[in-house]
Amino acid sequence: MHCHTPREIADADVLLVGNPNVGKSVIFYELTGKYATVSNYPGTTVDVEVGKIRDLNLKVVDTPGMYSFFSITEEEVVAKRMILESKANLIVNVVDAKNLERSLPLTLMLIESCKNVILVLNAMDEAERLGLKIDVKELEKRLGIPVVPTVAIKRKGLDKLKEKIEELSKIEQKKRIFKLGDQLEEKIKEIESKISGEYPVSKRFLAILLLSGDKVAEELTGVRGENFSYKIAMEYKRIADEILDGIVKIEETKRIKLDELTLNPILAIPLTIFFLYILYLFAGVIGAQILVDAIEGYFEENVNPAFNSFLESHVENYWIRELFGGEYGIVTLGIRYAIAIVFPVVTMFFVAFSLLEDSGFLPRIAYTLDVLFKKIGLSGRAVIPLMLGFGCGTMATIVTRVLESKKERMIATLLLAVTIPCSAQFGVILAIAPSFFGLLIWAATVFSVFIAVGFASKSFFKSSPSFFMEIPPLRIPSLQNVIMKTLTRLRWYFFEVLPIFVAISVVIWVGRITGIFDVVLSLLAHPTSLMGLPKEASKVFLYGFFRRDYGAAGLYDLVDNGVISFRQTIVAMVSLTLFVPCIALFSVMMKERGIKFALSVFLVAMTIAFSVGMLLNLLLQEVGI
Ligand SMILES: Nc1nc2c(ncn2[C@@H]2O[C@H](COP(=O)(O)OP(=O)(O)OP(=O)(O)O)[C@@H](O)[C@H]2O)c(=O)[nH]1
Ligand SMILES: [Mg+2]
Repeated sequence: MHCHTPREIADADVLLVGNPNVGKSVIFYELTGKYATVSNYPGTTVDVEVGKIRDLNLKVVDTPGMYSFFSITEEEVVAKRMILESKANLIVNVVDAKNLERSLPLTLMLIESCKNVILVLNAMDEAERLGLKIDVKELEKRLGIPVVPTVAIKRKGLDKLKEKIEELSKIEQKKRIFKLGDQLEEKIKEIESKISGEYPVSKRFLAILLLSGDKVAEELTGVRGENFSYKIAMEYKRIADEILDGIVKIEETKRIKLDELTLNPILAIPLTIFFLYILYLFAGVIGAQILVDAIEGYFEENVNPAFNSFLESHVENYWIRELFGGEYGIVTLGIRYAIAIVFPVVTMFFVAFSLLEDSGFLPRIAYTLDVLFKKIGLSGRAVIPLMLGFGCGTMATIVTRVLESKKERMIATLLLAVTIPCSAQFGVILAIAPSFFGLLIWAATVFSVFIAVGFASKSFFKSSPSFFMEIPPLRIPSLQNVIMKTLTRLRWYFFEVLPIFVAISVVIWVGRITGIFDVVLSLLAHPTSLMGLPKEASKVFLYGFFRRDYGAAGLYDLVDNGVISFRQTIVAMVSLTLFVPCIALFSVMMKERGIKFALSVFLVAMTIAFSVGMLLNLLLQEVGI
């Protein structure tokens, strides 16, 4: 993360650069055929992705979105480093045609960098729908660079873009600078004279960055910076406004009513319940009741008995038989959990989740919840990593890089690890929920814990965030993207999950041979019984140590066999959700936040899981559930 740009990427020819959520990754995919995750919210790409442009022998890099060179968040720094360190001589600056005014200052700075620049006006379909008319010819003339209007998702304008890329990869564009006002210009000259050596960008550009106090430029040139970033930003804004004068005409504003409606705070709660219901339909009903029943049934009735009797007749040693078969074997437990329970549920969950992600509804809900978010020490921006946690907490923890302060990153990481169930776990929970009502009890409890942990950590970390998040437009999800994203996630999931599930079976096997398994189980039996759960449930928590979904799958087994009641199911769902983060999440936490933090989270999670489980059990008993 903090190291220099890797070689393969430093060798690139073309950089895709622009504000978040403008369609860079869609364009990257259309140019290269290599899928980079596309979602309808800012901050989807947090690291760089490289690919070859089809038919042209050029390497192109998809970068995380950046608003400006005066960067605040880590992923913006990643993009900036790319521009300053890569030898790539061509920048494809993608902007949202609806927001030209806001993004043009960045375009000007890119032109100033002395690399060749192409300006792509993407999402022209939406701009037209809003009645915006952009004078492309005149804009080209004023900027002195090619301007290509596109509708990336419909492949419109991309051939033209490819033509321009080919053209500009061969010739040097005429360079131009934008004068910044006398006082700044003098300073620029002064600093420029201190810079020695060769760089992939112009010295004038480096001097401007140094003047704005840029750390990356300081590191690169060894020259100390100053702090004029505000002045510089205002100058570029002034120049951008001059250039845009008369370029964008608004025909008549046709607003989409729904857009505004969804920003109404009163609607946030029913909308959230509605989305929960959609997830439940997909993962709980289609995934669990239909697919799991079929596949699991097949395993229970055919695969497992056949496999076990095969072992009986071919393998003499009891423990070897137990390694592969029996109640806990690699095939009968590990692979069955992965393929028959987790896989179908997760697939349906990913489909539903992608639909929600691409619609643009989720960040709107977050926006309406901003007041609440502030109370727990986070800005509205945090909703993205938190939301991604419903996919995978490990990925989401990495995405907390989009948050501005370290404090916010810690709070978000803690909330992710403790209160947000990951897709597999959530999927199985949706699957075993005894009813939608039961699911609502679960959701309300987990949400209350979320708020409580949030409040506590706000005062603990003393975080006071400033709100800054863009609301993406509402969009109809594209079927192709939903399929691509689901497949990409599934592939990643499958490769990750299957080996781990096999490994866990082996660990359990070793635990049983050595007797450690029984010791840990008897340790867990105590808190388990305090929560009113049968002793079989302690196994679920033991599995949960390794992977949350493994634990969840174990819970599914209990419910399926009718071992636990309605109340017990809900208590187990809640405490398993809050239970310690899985091994993968733990190691990422350690990497991103340090071992002390990771260990504390582990302890906090376990304490919360058991105490909330006990309380909930008492409460439900009290109201007669
Ligand atoms: N209507 C419309 N939507 C588009 C167009 N191009 C991209 N989108 C949508 O815009 C959203 C963002 O696309 P991405 O490619 O993920 O954006 P990005 O610039 O890579 O975003 P970050 O990685 O967050 O910086 C997705 O929902 C796309 O489907 C377009 O031309 N028209
Ligand atoms: Mg992207």
